[in-house]
This record gives sequence, C-alpha cells and structure tokens, in this order.
Amino acid sequence: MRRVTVRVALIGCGTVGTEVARLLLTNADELTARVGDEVRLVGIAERSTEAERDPVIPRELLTTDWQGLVARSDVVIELIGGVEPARTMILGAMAAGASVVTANKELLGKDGPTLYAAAEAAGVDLYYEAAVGGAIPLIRPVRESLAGDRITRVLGIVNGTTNYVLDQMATTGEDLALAVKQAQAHGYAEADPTADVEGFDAAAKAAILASLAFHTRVSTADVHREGITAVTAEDVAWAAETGHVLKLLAVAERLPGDAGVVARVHPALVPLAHPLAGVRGAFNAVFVEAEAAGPLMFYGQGAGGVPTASAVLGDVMTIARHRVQGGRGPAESRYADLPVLPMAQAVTRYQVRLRVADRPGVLAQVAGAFAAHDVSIETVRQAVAPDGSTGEAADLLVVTHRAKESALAATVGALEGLDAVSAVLSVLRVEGA
Ligand SMILES: NC(=O)C1=CN([C@@H]2O[C@H](COP(=O)(O)OP(=O)(O)OC[C@H]3O[C@@H](n4cnc5c(N)ncnc54)[C@H](OP(=O)(O)O)[C@@H]3O)[C@@H](O)[C@H]2O)C=CC1
Ligand SMILES: N[C@@H](CC=O)C(=O)O
Repeated sequence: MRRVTVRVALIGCGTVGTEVARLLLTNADELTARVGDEVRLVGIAERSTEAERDPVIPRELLTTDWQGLVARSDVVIELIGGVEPARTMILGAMAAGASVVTANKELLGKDGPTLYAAAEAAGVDLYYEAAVGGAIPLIRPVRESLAGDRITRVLGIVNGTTNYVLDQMATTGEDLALAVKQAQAHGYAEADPTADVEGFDAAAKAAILASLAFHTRVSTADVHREGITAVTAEDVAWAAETGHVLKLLAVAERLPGDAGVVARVHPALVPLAHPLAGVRGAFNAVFVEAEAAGPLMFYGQGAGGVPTASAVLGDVMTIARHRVQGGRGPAESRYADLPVLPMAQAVTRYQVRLRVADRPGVLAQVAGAFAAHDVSIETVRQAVAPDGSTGEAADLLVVTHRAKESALAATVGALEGLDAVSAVLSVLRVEGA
C-alpha cells in the first residue's frame, strides 16, 4: 500500500474552502502523480458539522476539533478569514510542525511578521498566493521570479468586488448597494463587504505586495485608504465624459533615491486607452515595474471560489513537493527597511472640477492658486455637464501635471478661499497616463 506522505487539513469550508476540497478530492490521483507520493485531504475543520454542505464534501471528513486535525496533518490550509481565531490556528499548526497555506490577506496585512517568524522558528513553509489577485500568479513572481531585479512600482486593480461594482455602475447605471449585493451572490465579497467597499481589503493586499516588492515591512495601517462609497453616479459619468473610467487602484511606489515607500488605495481616473481601463467585472490586473524587467502585467480572475481555489492548490502542491523532495520556500525579506512615508509624499496627476463665477479674470485667479503651490496645469477647459446642463456659473475642469499630494491639498485649500470659486466639485487622481 502507498505510504501517505502529505496529509492535508482544511480549516474553513465556505466559498473558497468548498472548491479547494472539491479539487483535492476529485483530482487526488493526478495531484498524487505530480508530487510523486500521495496527497490526501484528511479532514475539514468547521464550526459545525451539521451545517448544510456541498454534496462533494464527505461528512466523515468534517470535524469541529481543529487542534486534533492539525496534529495529524503535514499541510494546513486556513480559509476562515479574519484575524482571530485564524492567527491562533495558523500558529498552532506551525508549532505542530505543519506548513501553512492561507488566503487571509487581512491577517497577513496586519500581522504578517508574526506568521513569518513562527514559520521560520518551526522550519515550515508559509504560502499565500491566493491572498492577492485570486487566481493570478502574482506573489510568486514578485517574491521569487523578480528576486534578482529591483521593483520600483506596483499599480493595479486588486479587489474584484469593487471592480465589479464600479463596472456595473458605469455600464448598467446600477447603484452601488445593488451591485454590492450581486458581488456577494457571486462569492466575490468578503464576509463583511465593508472590507471591500471601504478599501480595507485592497489596502491589505497593497501592504502585502509592497512588503515583498520593496523588502520593507509595510502593514495595512501604513497604506493610505479611500474606498468607493463616496463615488457618485455623477463621478462615473464625468469620468466617461473626459475619456476615463473610474477604478479602485492600489499603488505602491519606491520613491527616487530610495527616499522611502508610499502605498495607497483610492478611486482613480484611468484613461480609456490604458489596459487597466479594460479590466471588467471581478477581474484583477496588476502592473509590476522593475528596473531590468521593465513593466509586467498580471491579469486574471481576482475573486470567486473556483479561481481562488486554483491558487490555493498551487501552494499546496509546492509544499507537498518540498515535503517529498526536500527544500523550503523563501523567508520574509526586509533587508531594505525603507521608511514608509505618508500620503502627503505621493506624487501623481489630478483632475480638479470647480464651479466658478462666470466673469472675466477668474481663470487667472484659478491658475494663480495652482502656480502659488507649484502645481503645474496641463490643461484647463470649461466643462459642460454630461447631462448638458448649464447655468450662470461656469464649471472648469483642470488637469495637472504630476504634483505632490501635499501641494495639491494646499492648492485646493487656496481655491476654496477664492471668492470666484463657489465650490470645488471633485478632486480625482489620474493614474496610468
Ligand atoms: N471569496 C473570494 O473570492 C476570496 C476569498 N479570499 C480569502 O479566503 C478566505 C475565505 O474566504 P471565503 O471562502 O470567501 O469565506 P466564507 O465566509 O465563504 O467561508 C469561511 C468559512 O470558514 C468557516 N469558519 C469561520 N470561523 C470558523 C472557525 N472558527 N472554525 C472553523 N470554521 C470557521 C465559516 O463557517 P460559518 O459558515 O459557520 O461561518 C465558513 O464556512 C478569506 O481569508 C478571504 O479573504 C481570498 C481570495 C478570494
Ligand atoms: N473580496 C475580495 C476577494 C478576493 O480577494 C475581492 O473582492 O477581491
């Protein structure tokens, strides 16, 4: 009889866990053949063994005793999400000698170093490809394939739910609340979708990517975060009117001269000609720019049980091969230890929409406010609302060259102080131009 070499335990059998179990069970022979020894799902820990499950899940695999399960496993897959009890379970698994696969970006973004340290101390693997970009191979290229290069920037769409919601708002005119409900029904959203729409999920992913890309510890709290709840139908319409589409972007940059790292998540205007503009539904796409490799684009399904399960299984297979053939995955690398700088240091372009008095000299006053704060104007034009409405006042649309966030904030303050400006209607960052 074949010796069981790699015993796999699953904790959490929801949207992703069910699909992971399905792949492990239905493809067991093939996975075994690829590893060279048996890969077997030995148990699934859940809160209750009585809850309704997909028929693919054999009841005899279910247990509520995660500690007992972990004690008889070589690889533990954590798919419950959240900080606790997931952290305790992962640390318990490692202390018992098991390697861990997790998709838990919330925990990694808040407390990744504790997990890395525990993996190191126990001499086990920690893999988390599914934590960023769902099915897209992204962590491994950043952590391993680009280990000999110098990454300067990571820019992309890393949250499937918000991309789906903004896409629905732009293409069907649906409102945000309804689109979020649909994203939940598709299995894209987090257990609490606030994590998606308020940008927490994308911020955690930005922190994970920035830490790996810049060999520096960046936690979720270091990431400037704005979600999509303040995005209005008018913003979406204005984006289209000006040849853009609104996307929730994650941007992490190494500043020139290694002055530091800035990581941010916010809605941004993307020009229609840019590849990110064509990323629809729950798909994700991430540009990684490295000094030698140049720009690389990673694209694919960023959320959903089945695609995410593919990434989880890839990690299980890597660990299984390590168990059979020897070897270990990379440890945390934070030798660069660059300062993590606040949003005020970020540099980008802006589109500012202003309502001004329709009288001579106003344009000069507005231009003066930008110039006084060293923000260079690229274009300025009188805007006509997408619904064609006009009034006694005029709306101006100002697009700037690249400027520091602090300079733009000071400019907006100055504009608000001008009596010719009755309102700053919107300020949106422009990326990818
Ligand atoms: N859904 C997606 O598209 C993606 C999800 N992820 C990540 O994957 C992880 C799982 O997500 P997802 O499958 O969507 O989440 P779900 O909420 O669908 O599933 C979580 C499962 O874990 C169970 N669970 C919760 N607490 C415990 C516990 N203490 N002990 C045992 N089981 C528990 C839940 O049981 P109960 O039903 O009783 O609450 C549920 O079955 C999360 O970290 C998420 O961020 C990553 C990429 C994509
Ligand atoms: N809720 C997340 C799931 C994948 O990480 C998303 O919508 O991207």
